[in-house]
Amino acid sequence: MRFHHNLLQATVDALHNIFNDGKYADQAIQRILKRDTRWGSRDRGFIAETTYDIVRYKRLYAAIANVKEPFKPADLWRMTAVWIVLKGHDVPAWEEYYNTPVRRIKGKFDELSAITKYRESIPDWMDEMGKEELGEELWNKEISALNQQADVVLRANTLQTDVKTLQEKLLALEIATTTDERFPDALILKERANVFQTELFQNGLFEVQDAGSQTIAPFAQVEPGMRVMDSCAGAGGKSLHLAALMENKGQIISTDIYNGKLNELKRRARRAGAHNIETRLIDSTKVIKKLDGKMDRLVIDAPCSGLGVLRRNPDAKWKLEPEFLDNIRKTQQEILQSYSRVVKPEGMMVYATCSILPSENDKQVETFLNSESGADFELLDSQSLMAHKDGFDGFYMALMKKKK
Ligand SMILES: C[S@@+](CC[C@H](N)C(=O)[O-])C[C@H]1O[C@@H](n2cnc3c(N)ncnc32)[C@H](O)[C@@H]1O
Repeated sequence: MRFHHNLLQATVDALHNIFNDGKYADQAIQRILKRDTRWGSRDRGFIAETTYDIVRYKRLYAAIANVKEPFKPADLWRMTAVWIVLKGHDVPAWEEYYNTPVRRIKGKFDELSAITKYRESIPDWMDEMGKEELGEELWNKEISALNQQADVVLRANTLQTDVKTLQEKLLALEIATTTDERFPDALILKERANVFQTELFQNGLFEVQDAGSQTIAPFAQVEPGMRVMDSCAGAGGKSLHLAALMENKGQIISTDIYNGKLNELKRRARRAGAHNIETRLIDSTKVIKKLDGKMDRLVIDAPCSGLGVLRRNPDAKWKLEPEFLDNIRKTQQEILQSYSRVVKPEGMMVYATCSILPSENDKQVETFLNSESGADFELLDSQSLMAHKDGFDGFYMALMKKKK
């Protein structure tokens, strides 16, 4: 493979922004990609993928390169040299790579690969917690799968099209996709492509949404005409899917504690042609009280560690902290306790997270069902999706029914 100095320079600069300035990887990469308009899709792909790879394996590469944070530019160049050697390429004869110890890099890799926290590049606390929660074997399998690059998955917006028609329209644009019978509205890209630039996207024919995430709305068993609340709606991934499943009939009340996210939801709903969604900002407990016992369905897509979606946000490994996890578990239980009251008798509620940790998932549901507010509910079903087993992001969902 022939390397281009300016592309590796861009990678080093992006890594500097992410590791040293604490910027989010996707934002840092987007910014760097604007640097040179002459870069084609392959150049841009190289910068993005190389940066993501080194973010994923930061701990391993830093240990092999024998460098420590905060990384100096020379340290980051050494990490890119490690990446080049481990990918099996020849190191270019550039000043930055002068005297790269190729054999030592390979030897160090063999030595450190035997240790999970180095091989999978995770903080000590995360490795310990993962082993404790899932057991060593399952954790090792899952964290390794979560370090792989994620597929790009689309959800056909059935308010505008169907999977087959969309697949043909994408193919006409030379974007080849496959289907997966487990996820009826999903199309999986065979090769990465910037689908956001297509007219099909701009006209609302699809959303980009992982297949795992696409199982949550159908899990709520919604029907056209129902009253549904999407309590942690964010920018509306699940609300839009619910609207499609409800064929735009009935009412979806989408709430969040951030107005900015709800504004983005409204924008996306317009593009998708979803007309039965109304947004409400949760700025006091009154908003929930007013809906007491009125909802046929409640979807709680709870805030969580995001460990199930590490493939998409590899830098979260370094941004997450144990204290954040303790707090988020409290928030999850509070959300279950406070929002469950909106479900009407014989109505149903889905509690979902993009986490693979039992302490955020079934344990939360168990605590809720054993509490006073949970006594009226029974657990009907639950499902855990895992990257190593299902091939997509990690998700958990539980379906509970309110008694008469
Ligand atoms: C997992 S994200 C939701 C993603 C969104 N449902 C989607 O599909 O795009 C969790 C959301 O919960 C929101 N949130 C956190 N605490 C909340 C609360 N007490 N009530 C409502 N929403 C809350 C966060 O702002 C965040 O947008």
